[in-house]
Amino acid sequence: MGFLSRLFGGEAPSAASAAPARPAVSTSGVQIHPSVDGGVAPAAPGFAGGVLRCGCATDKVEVTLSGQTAHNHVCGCTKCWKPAGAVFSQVAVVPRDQLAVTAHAEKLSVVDGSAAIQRHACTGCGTHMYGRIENQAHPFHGLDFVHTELSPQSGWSPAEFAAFVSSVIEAGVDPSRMDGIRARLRELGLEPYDCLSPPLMDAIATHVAKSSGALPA
Ligand SMILES: N[C@@H](CCC(=O)N[C@@H](CS)C(=O)NCC(=O)O)C(=O)O
Ligand SMILES: [Zn+2]
Ligand SMILES: [Zn+2]
Repeated sequence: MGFLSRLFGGEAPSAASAAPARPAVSTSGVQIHPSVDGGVAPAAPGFAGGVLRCGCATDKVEVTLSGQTAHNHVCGCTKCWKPAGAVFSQVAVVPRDQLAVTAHAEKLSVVDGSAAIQRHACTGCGTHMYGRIENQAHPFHGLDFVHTELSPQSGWSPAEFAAFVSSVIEAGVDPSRMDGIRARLRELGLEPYDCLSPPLMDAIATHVAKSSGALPA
């Protein structure tokens, strides 16, 4: 099985779809992201994609995904787009051949051309519509990064963990709040990590080892 299919395929979406919604009750009032603050809803069985739309009042940029997303998670890094007031971003991946810009592509512009993930943002409202990796040697090349809360559809793959949690401090969160933030993430079933989750970190390291020859290709 190829690297991408190992990362993208498997049982995760269907296993997630069988899981019940996770608890909505916050014991602390800590806000993470609007898509998880009321509990994390499960995926809809057989869900096969939908549209993402930017926040402009008119001439909205529209991105169509022709499949379910995977590896959805909340991300605390300063690079990922967050809705107004959210401490975390929510970001999932989809194979790049399952993503198409279907309206107002002329409004898109890459936020930072030097970043590994080229984030295509709407120049009207600032919303990041998708992130694409152009470096073919990158472990996640072939996957695009998307924010499914931009979709009117429900049933997308749910957030599974929290990445780059300590990075929220870089955006101005007081370090004294971190215990409460990590406790709330755990309450939501979103295990907090300060980089990516162990399976994704292992997948990256395996890719690097196969590229260097430390492991057989
Ligand atoms: N501590 C840094 C972490 C940034 C970072 O490494 N973000 C991860 C998760 S999205 C990444 O893969 N970034 C690649 C990129 O932004 O191109 C920050 O918050 O800015
Ligand atoms: Zn817009
Ligand atoms: Zn991020």
